[in-house]
Amino acid sequence: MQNIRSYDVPLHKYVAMMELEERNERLFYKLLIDNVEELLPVVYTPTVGEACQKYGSIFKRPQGLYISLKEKGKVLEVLKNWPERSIQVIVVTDGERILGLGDLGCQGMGIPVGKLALYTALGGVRPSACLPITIDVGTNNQKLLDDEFYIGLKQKRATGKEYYELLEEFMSAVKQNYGEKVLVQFEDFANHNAFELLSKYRTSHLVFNDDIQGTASVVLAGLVASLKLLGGSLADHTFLFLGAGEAGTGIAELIALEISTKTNIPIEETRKKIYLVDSKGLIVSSRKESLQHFKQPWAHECEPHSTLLDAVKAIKPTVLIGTSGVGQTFTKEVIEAMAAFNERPLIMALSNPTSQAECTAEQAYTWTEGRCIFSSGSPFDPYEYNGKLHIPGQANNAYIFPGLGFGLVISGAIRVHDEMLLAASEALANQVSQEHYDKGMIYPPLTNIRKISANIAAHVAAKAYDLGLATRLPRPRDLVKYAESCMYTPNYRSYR
Ligand SMILES: O=C([O-])CC(=O)C(=O)O
Ligand SMILES: [Mg+2]
Repeated sequence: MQNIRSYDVPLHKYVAMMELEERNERLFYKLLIDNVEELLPVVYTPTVGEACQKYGSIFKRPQGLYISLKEKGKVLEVLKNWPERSIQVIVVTDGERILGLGDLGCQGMGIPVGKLALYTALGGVRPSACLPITIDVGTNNQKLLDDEFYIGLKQKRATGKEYYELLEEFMSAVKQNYGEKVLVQFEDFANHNAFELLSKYRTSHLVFNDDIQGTASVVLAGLVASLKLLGGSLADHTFLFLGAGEAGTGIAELIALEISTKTNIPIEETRKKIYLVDSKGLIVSSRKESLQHFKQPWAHECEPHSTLLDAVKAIKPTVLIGTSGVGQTFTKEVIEAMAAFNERPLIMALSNPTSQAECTAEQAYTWTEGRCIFSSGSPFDPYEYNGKLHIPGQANNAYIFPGLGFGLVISGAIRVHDEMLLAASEALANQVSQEHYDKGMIYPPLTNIRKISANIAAHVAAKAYDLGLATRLPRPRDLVKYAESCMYTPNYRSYR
């Protein structure tokens, strides 16, 4: 830690951590687990974003498997080249939408590597059972195409049939090589492919999209927890989103599902108090014809508004959620409007990394005179306003996906079901104690994350057994204890 701390520049800390992972994997995990709050922003959001942007110049050796268009017809052979045989979790990207940074092509590899490091450190999956994969179909990022150090195929992205054939070959090869119980986590695909791949493979493979489903589960947990501070139930709230992509529509749908499950009101009805604004303004029924299919459920019968501010004033939401990928879009006027008709507005500025956050913690607290409950996707420091210290929540994906994935692994689940996402949310929300609420927190501290993950894993595994989707039989009696006992711990072995 002394070495890591001696670097001032976050990217240097990142490089030092990656070198440590290579040199002494156990020590890397020991360090990460023991200093999780300090090191998460180094190996993961936001620093991992910068690492991906500069991946070509910090590249030393491949940390994961690259599958390129050139390997079409040979994907199974390529998979067999990976030295580890028993893989439990794959995180795969095609690099087209890395965090809120756009198309980084092959340099997106930093994301699967980072996410899998958390699968191990926070979730307890053995490092050797984790496989980071980047599918290289080219990039539309001209800067990278012109960069002599770009590590990927120097061509525009393949799309349509060519793209889907490669993905189909990949998904079949994965099942053939590792069986039905390997978890494939899709990460940072662009909208159109993300929704398509998830709906195509969710009935035949164990797949999970962290940007759609993981983010949704984390945000839902924060919303459920915030009810302790705000009173009432989720059904009493009105939600407005800026951003109607994977995260926005994913969260919106999970909120609607949770309300529907709790109240028995059909989901078509529960969607009606959830509004989304995209780059063209409020999503309304008059736009239905031109909307992409994943936005259509949100086209309500109401007046169109072209700006977020107008939509806020007209809808008077109690909860404002930013998933636009565009920084500084929650302006002073927008936040002040939220504060004008809510005693305690709930503001979530979720876009990553920090530069893309819709507003900062300081702005949210200042513009609401310290009355808001704030959380963000990337970490912000506590902020003192009028003598009171406010601790921003981090709606960090890392709260859910490692535990959820571990729950799937230990139960031998063969499919991911929405009820597992709801179970994971509930398990996370239940980890927020009175002591945390007193400080305005709606997420538990990350220091206890391994306990939290074991709890989430147990609840997800329980759902898998209840739904008949678990194959590891018999069902362990105490799933929390069982989850804890299965977790990888980075201790040195004693040799005689
Ligand atoms: O990395 C995170 O924490 C959230 C995420 O998946 C993204 O922004 O794409
Ligand atoms: Mg992501």
